Amino acid sequence: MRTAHRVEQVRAAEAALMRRLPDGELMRRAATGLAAVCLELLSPAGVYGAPVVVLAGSGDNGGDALFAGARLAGRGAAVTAVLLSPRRTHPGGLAALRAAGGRVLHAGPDDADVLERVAVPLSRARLVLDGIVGIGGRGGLRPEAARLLPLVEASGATVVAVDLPSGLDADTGRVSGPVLRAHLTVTFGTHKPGLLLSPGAGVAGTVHLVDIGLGPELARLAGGPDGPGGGPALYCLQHADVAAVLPVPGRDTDKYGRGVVGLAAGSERYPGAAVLAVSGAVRSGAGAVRYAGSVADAVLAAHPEVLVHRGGPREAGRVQAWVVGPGLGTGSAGEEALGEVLASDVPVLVDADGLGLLAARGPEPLYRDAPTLFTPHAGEAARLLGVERAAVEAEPLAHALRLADAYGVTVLLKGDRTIITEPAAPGGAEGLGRAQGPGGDGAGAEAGRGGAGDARERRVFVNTTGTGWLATAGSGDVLAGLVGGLLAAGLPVVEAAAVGAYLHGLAGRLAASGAPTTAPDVARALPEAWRQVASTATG
Ligand SMILES: NC(=O)C1=CN([C@@H]2O[C@H](COP(=O)(O)OP(=O)(O)OC[C@H]3O[C@@H](n4cnc5c(N)ncnc54)[C@H](OP(=O)(O)O)[C@@H]3O)[C@@H](O)[C@H]2O)[C@@H](O)CC1
Ligand SMILES: [K+]
Repeated sequence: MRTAHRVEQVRAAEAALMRRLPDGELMRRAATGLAAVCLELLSPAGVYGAPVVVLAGSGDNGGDALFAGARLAGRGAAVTAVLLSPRRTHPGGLAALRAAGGRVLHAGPDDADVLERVAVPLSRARLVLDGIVGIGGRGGLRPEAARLLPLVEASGATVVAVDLPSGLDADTGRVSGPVLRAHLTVTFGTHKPGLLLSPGAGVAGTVHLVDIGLGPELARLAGGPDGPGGGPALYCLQHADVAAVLPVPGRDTDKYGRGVVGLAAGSERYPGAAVLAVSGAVRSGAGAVRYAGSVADAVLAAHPEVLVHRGGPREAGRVQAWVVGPGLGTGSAGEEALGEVLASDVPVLVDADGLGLLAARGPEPLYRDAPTLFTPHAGEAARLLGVERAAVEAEPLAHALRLADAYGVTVLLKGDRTIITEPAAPGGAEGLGRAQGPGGDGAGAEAGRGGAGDARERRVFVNTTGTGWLATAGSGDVLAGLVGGLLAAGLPVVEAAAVGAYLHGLAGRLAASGAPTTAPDVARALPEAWRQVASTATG
């Protein structure tokens, strides 16, 4: 399991660890890890003489970059440090760089002819280290740094962000002004949420985590009374986490024992949505799929194995979970089907037109005894909350949390980085990310500490398996069917959503394989995605 922590958690863990370590040890670890990654990048074409530019701001982020630059200079690279706050540059880092033979240019707000002076080293650079600002940053880049962006972009150099791309909000991934886009981000101690969430993930490039020993401190703080507390701000599943919870039938399990998922979907106008949702459900691990609605013939033609009912969901027969909404229409028939499904006593996934119908009523808690899951894209989430779509896209995490609380539901907010969150004060105490041992980043232990009502205690997952090719018509219907089937197979709601998003993203990658794909192809790739994930459990 990959985990991410907020800045205040990182700061508290750093302070606790620093009390036990010699001065400068943490920065030494960070700079060593950073330099190692840079050396690996430079090695193929040779380190000796390689032109490198270090952009250094006023804080420890600049210190990390300068110490790493000193190591590169020590290996023969031609390093130029560009100081954006010359009077407040990290003294130790600057001294180390000078001692190693690095060159220094001043580029503060008061320095004249800055662009002329930095243009040549930047145009020649093979590598640029962005140490302008790290977790101490607020807002987009300031003008003295922002004016360098066009030069960096034009240089064609590989940009390595130190801890995080400068100008990116570490906690939210929000980009509220100029930001230095990185090819690779070398982050320290733990992932920062902003590196995993949209839109931040889009400017961070590949993220490389350097272990500086923060993990045990983060775990201790999560369980202790001092410091900001709380478990990881974000969980990010990996193959092994998913393999551990995939529903696998026992020898004696019959189809009903594996769970029956019901789908209330499709209409004369949108029969395809029902067929696509069914195509996800039949590959979900549930034992059987029931369809209730007006396009049963289209469903049967595509999937003869489905149990169909040509009426409302109430009379369709027993299911262990319902999916309602894809292609349902927002007329009275859709309204009726939604009402019947929500009145049931089983988990319900509401998607597409189901969400449209609820948005028309406005935010109000659903008060169901069984779990409810919403699976909106940004536009649907915006309508449910009565905000602009752009606001959701700028800060998807904040809006997913608001949505979960406003309706009292679990939310899967679709996007380039899909977010899954429980409402505040979650119920069950066990599951993915709960009571996690010191494996992975070592930061997840005791993550499931109680904390009713404390928004920080809920689990939030971000899915990183997706691909831009998944933004294709009907792909969301496949996801709804898949997650519904996982619910019917008995996965707790947040696990079903997170595992479904993971498999769906992977299937999207397999189906696309670098080219456009279609929703039916994504559905057909689900078994292969499942096999790939499951094989990590069996060796
Ligand atoms: N925590 C850890 O475990 C470890 C942390 N380490 C490293 O320390 C880094 C954090 O260092 P930090 O605290 O010195 O802050 P940092 O990000 O360098 O910012 C400095 C100053 O920049 C300014 N500034 C603000 N916004 C700005 C903007 N938009 N554009 C331009 N400038 C802006 C603002 O100064 P101001 O001018 O407002 O006084 C702010 O105070 C961390 O990211 C990691 O790299 C590792 O060495 C080891 C372990
Ligand atoms: K940075």
